[in-house]
Amino acid sequence: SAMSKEQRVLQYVQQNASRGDPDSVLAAVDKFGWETEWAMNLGDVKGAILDRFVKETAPQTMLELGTYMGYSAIRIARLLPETAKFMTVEFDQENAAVAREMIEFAGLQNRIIQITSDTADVIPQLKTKYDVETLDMVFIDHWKDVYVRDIKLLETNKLLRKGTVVVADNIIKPGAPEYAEYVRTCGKYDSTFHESRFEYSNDDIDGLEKSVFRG
Ligand SMILES: O=C(NCCO)c1cc(-c2ccc(F)cc2)cc(O)c1O
Ligand SMILES: [Mg+2]
Repeated sequence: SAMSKEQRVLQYVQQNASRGDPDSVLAAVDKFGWETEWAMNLGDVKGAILDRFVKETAPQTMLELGTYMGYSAIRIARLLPETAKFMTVEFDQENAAVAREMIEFAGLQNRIIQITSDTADVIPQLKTKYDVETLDMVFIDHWKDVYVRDIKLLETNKLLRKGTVVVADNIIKPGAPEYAEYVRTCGKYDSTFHESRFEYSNDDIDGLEKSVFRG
């Protein structure tokens, strides 16, 4: 059957980027997103903001909720030391399969633990099954209506500690209003909004919320 959009992006990467070169993979995905087909990757503009947060935090233990094609997992992993533990979780099996190939093409499969499952099932297993004590950083970019459920799961499973940095995509578009309200008013986070541009758009506004757990 015909290729999915995600498979078309992967093929473009395999034919236009350099194997083992994460920056060339990111550049190819972004070129495709700007010039050929929009896709819901974090993208280059918001990606540069996340890069800064990752460099500032230098996490040894990192979790991403929502792998999609693996673009932000590659963005993050390329900035982590070999010693870091980085898990990314994706529910959709077809997208997870594309991500696995994208991550492998980038040469980062040894730096990323890819989990294909429901985040609600994975989060309670992180301490026991994935040997996590607490998380230094979290990037949330999956279904917008489960952001609040999952940050509360991180809290109740004692996975956050004083200073854990939680970054969330799509605060404006498509929007995560309940999440923004929660992190800004619950009293457990120092939260700041970083306005940016929606992926592969010159006009639409979007932004990242950065929330530091108070412990
Ligand atoms: O659902 C999303 N992610 C979880 C699945 O991988 C997601 C959606 C959109 C988006 C889509 C359709 C539209 F019209 C506007 C926004 C954008 C994003 O950055 C996203 O992360
Ligand atoms: Mg997103």
